[in-house]
Amino acid sequence: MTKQVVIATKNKGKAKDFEALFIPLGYKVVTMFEVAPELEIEETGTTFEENAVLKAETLARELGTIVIADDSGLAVDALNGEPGVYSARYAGDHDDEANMVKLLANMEHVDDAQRTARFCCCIAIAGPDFETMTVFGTCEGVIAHEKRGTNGFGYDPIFFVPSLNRMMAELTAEEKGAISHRGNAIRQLKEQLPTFMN
Ligand SMILES: O=c1nc[nH]c2c1ncn2[C@H]1C[C@H](O)[C@@H](COP(=O)(O)OP(=O)(O)OP(=O)(O)O)O1
Ligand SMILES: [Mg+2]
Repeated sequence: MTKQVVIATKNKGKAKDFEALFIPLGYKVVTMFEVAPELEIEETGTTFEENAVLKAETLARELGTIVIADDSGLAVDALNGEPGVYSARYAGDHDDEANMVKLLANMEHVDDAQRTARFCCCIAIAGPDFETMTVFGTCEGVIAHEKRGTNGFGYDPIFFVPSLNRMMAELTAEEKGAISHRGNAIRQLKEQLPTFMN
């Protein structure tokens, strides 16, 4: 039987990132589209950790199984860490395109040297017979002046990765996983839960 990991997400781009990280470990990735399409989890927390725990525990309780959740976002230094936890809702209602337009507009007069930012990702794992645990990953970059690249999701087209000299949206899912906030969090989870992710 193939091992599977249930992720409490309704973001298809995020699910693809997780597939690039979990399929090589022999796991099938299952999302809320398959297991709880009707369930809406309101993200009422004020930190990535609170929201990741909320999403993981809500779906784990609903299903009675082990569930992983990811709450993530982009923290821009020149904007005092915004949009942060509110990244998905920055320009209103969960519209990647509108979010990028708003961010670029707010950064219009910011010099190149001040355009530093990082993607942050908290991953929570919850289940019926253990205490919920969390791990945290980041990825440093620079906010570009315009969009470039068509891979990935969210803010990837405007996030420049200096170490690779490319935009995040110009990386394959595998290349992204090797350096991303999500990849870094998953690698920590793997270290701490070798029995879960062998
Ligand atoms: O690797 C990434 N590359 C680009 N953008 C990213 C990334 N990781 C997070 N982001 C942005 C997208 C969204 O604006 C917010 C996540 O919000 P977040 O609530 O965690 O996810 P979501 O609402 O899209 O899906 P769900 O809550 O169902 O998992 O940060
Ligand atoms: Mg969300």
